[in-house]
Amino acid sequence: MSGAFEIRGGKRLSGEITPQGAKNEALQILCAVLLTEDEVRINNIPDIKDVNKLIEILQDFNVKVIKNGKGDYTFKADEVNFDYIKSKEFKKDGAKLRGSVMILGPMLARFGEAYLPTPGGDKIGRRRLDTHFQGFVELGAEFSYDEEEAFYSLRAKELNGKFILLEEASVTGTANIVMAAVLAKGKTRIYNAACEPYLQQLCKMLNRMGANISGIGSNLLTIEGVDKLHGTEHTMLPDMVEIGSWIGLAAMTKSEITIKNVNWNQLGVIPNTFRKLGIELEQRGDDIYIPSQENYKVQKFIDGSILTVSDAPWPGFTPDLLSIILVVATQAKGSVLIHQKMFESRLFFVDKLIDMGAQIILCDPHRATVIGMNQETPLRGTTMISPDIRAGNALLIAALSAEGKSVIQNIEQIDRGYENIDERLRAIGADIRRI
Ligand SMILES: CC(=O)N[C@H]1[C@@H](OP(=O)(O)OP(=O)(O)OC[C@H]2O[C@@H](n3ccc(=O)[nH]c3=O)[C@H](O)[C@@H]2O)O[C@H](CO)[C@@H](O)[C@@H]1O
Ligand SMILES: C=C(OP(=O)(O)O)C(=O)O
Repeated sequence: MSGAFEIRGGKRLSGEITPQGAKNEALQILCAVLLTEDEVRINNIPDIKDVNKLIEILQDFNVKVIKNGKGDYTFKADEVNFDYIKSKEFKKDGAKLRGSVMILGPMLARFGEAYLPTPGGDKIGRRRLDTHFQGFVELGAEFSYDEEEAFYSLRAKELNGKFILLEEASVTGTANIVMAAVLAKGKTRIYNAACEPYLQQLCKMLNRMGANISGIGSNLLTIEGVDKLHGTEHTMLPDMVEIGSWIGLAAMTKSEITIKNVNWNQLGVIPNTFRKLGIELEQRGDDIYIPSQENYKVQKFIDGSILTVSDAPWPGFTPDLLSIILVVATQAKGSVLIHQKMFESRLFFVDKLIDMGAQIILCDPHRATVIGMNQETPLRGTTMISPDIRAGNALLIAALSAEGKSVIQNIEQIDRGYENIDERLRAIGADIRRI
């Protein structure tokens, strides 16, 4: 696959678009197949780089993988090659994506040992793993870190349930600790647990495999350990970050778009956050219909002060959609303060939007004020480099709305999380090609 997109912007798009299966759910669910020697069949797996890399890693662990059809796979981890976890290859491959971190919990629970190179993922600021290891240590594991090799090790003769108060509601951290605790002895309670839909999906799947987890959807999970888990089937939710991105795309390009099968009940505050920017959207059955809008006007707070959109752990607004909100705000009527609280390097891509003519003041690494142009002056096409997965998609949306030609380089970052994005955008009328 080549490394850039060429886009001719300024066209209205129209039609239907179906979101892919959720990337971040897939990364959790795929790691969970390591918890049983039985078959686990998973549907709606997105065909994206990060997920395919994790499937390859599972194969390297000698997990049997059968592709039944598009997005439909069966996994069987009955003869796991545990030695691979200490190999040079795993040190290299495990470091390529963030999701590999969730191999730790299942391995520790099933084999009493686990190792991990510092995982990859977006370079969006510091991404510490302390919460993960705090949880494992509280369950009885010994932890060490080889600074020179940036390699984490865990060992446990047995894991014992406990009350664990997490210092932060880490998404992958909670998933990891849950996957260790399901096979621990006795009762574990995890307080300040992350509770986003993908984690709920993981817990529900584990329960279908024979685990005993209650409190799903809340920030207090109670897990009664069991001796063994068995096989199951699971279907991934649609990707909420993609859904939010298509809402933003429709608004920026004044397009009439229907987003199909969005699982509305799991979208939390996402639809209303876009509505606060003045974007009209309608729930139609389980679809979202966005009419073509000539402009959209940002709401103010009740006291008349400027709207702030900030991220927070679920059920707050996901940090993964703030780049999209920011780009959409550039063409709104009114001003918005974007406050990215979790990550410190996720807003730097605004310099590219400023090059395109957007009115943005980067106040500090966490905050940017956007003064919307009310669709009166379009952005100008330019050449840019995608710095991270979500900023990459935000720039793509900017380019689709902009006048003239844009080139986005380093699109591996976009392919990491969005399936066949160019083809799907062409299907609704976008002028985009891979070069
Ligand atoms: C593979 C995967 O699923 N990646 C997602 C996962 O990453 P990941 O699980 O790595 O992110 P965490 O939830 O651990 O935390 C993200 C960042 O927010 C900070 N933090 C977290 C919780 C909190 O209450 N306060 C706080 O400041 C952390 O220190 C960290 O810097 O969740 C992130 C937060 O939704 C998303 O951006 C990532 O797309
Ligand atoms: C930050 C993200 O991904 P990762 O955690 O895989 O780097 C993301 O999905 O927005």
